[in-house]
Amino acid sequence: MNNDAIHGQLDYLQWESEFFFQPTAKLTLDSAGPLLTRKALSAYPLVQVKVPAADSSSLDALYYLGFQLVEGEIDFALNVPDAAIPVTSCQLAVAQDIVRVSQLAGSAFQLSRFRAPWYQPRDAGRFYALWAEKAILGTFDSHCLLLNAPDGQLLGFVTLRADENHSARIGLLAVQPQATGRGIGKQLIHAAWQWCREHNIAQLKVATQTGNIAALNLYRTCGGVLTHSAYWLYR
Ligand SMILES: CC(=O)SCCNC(=O)CCNC(=O)[C@H](O)C(C)(C)COP(=O)(O)OP(=O)(O)OC[C@H]1O[C@@H](n2cnc3c(N)ncnc32)[C@H](O)[C@@H]1OP(=O)(O)O
Ligand SMILES: Cc1cn([C@H]2C[C@H](O)[C@@H](COP(=O)(O)OP(=O)(O)O[C@H]3O[C@H](C)[C@H](N)[C@H](O)[C@H]3O)O2)c(=O)[nH]c1=O
Repeated sequence: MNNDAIHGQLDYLQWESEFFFQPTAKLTLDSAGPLLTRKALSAYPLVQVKVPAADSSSLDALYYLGFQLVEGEIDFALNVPDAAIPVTSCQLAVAQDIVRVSQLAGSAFQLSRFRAPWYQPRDAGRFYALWAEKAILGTFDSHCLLLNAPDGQLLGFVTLRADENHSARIGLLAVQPQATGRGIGKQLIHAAWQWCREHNIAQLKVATQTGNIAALNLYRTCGGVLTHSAYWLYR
């Protein structure tokens, strides 16, 4: 094997480049695409690539080109049950909820590919806070469901968007640190299922980091089946 024979497309990521103040490109592996050169890579301070975990020859070649492992990602598919879904008191988040939902989103996701040293220490929090805000406004993810305690305190939230083929994807899901281990995560999944049912959606997809044991167990406990595993590498 030629050690640096990687083929694929390099695309400038405009939104990320502007949000993180760092010109960034994404490499999409494609054996029929152009040969990737070090010169082409050098045009961008940061290049991201997501590689199927089983594609060890690409992983080797990318390491040879100077890429480094940043994060692993596991994708699940959860069928929306045909049987009755446990009732929750989750509700649709509205504009007045933005501050507290964004606060939780800005601190909950400790594992992220938007981490130092590739990004500034506060970037991941800034990113997930905006993601949650946009979900409430319906501008990135279309809906945000939240669960409040009887005293009105926020316990957790989940964001959702419809995908193709009668499926939907969870964007973000988080529980207040002091409320974890009490079934709130499961209730948020039940609320997401109910949302799917109301939108005629049969399957819910969700991704998390390979190191996120609590989330991996939550999705497995809710019947999730592993569908993809991949690594994020950056250069
Ligand atoms: C799409 C995404 O956003 S992926 C990222 C997920 N979110 C985050 O990582 C944010 C920070 N973490 C959290 O908010 C929470 O820890 C969550 C959402 C992962 C779990 O929420 P919780 O309310 O604690 O989950 P819940 O109490 O409903 O537990 C459900 C199952 O999750 C698993 N689980 C929950 N916490 C843990 C843990 N600390 N270690 C191992 N497994 C765990 C268990 O299998 C549990 O089932 P069981 O009680 O029958 O054993
Ligand atoms: C808010 C926002 C985002 N985008 C773009 C920026 C990125 O290219 C994508 C999001 O990328 P993704 O790979 O999904 O990001 P993460 O790795 O952080 O997400 C995973 O982990 C999360 C914790 C969560 N579980 C998520 O579901 C996973 O995918 O979107 C944009 O273009 N415009 C925006 O407003």
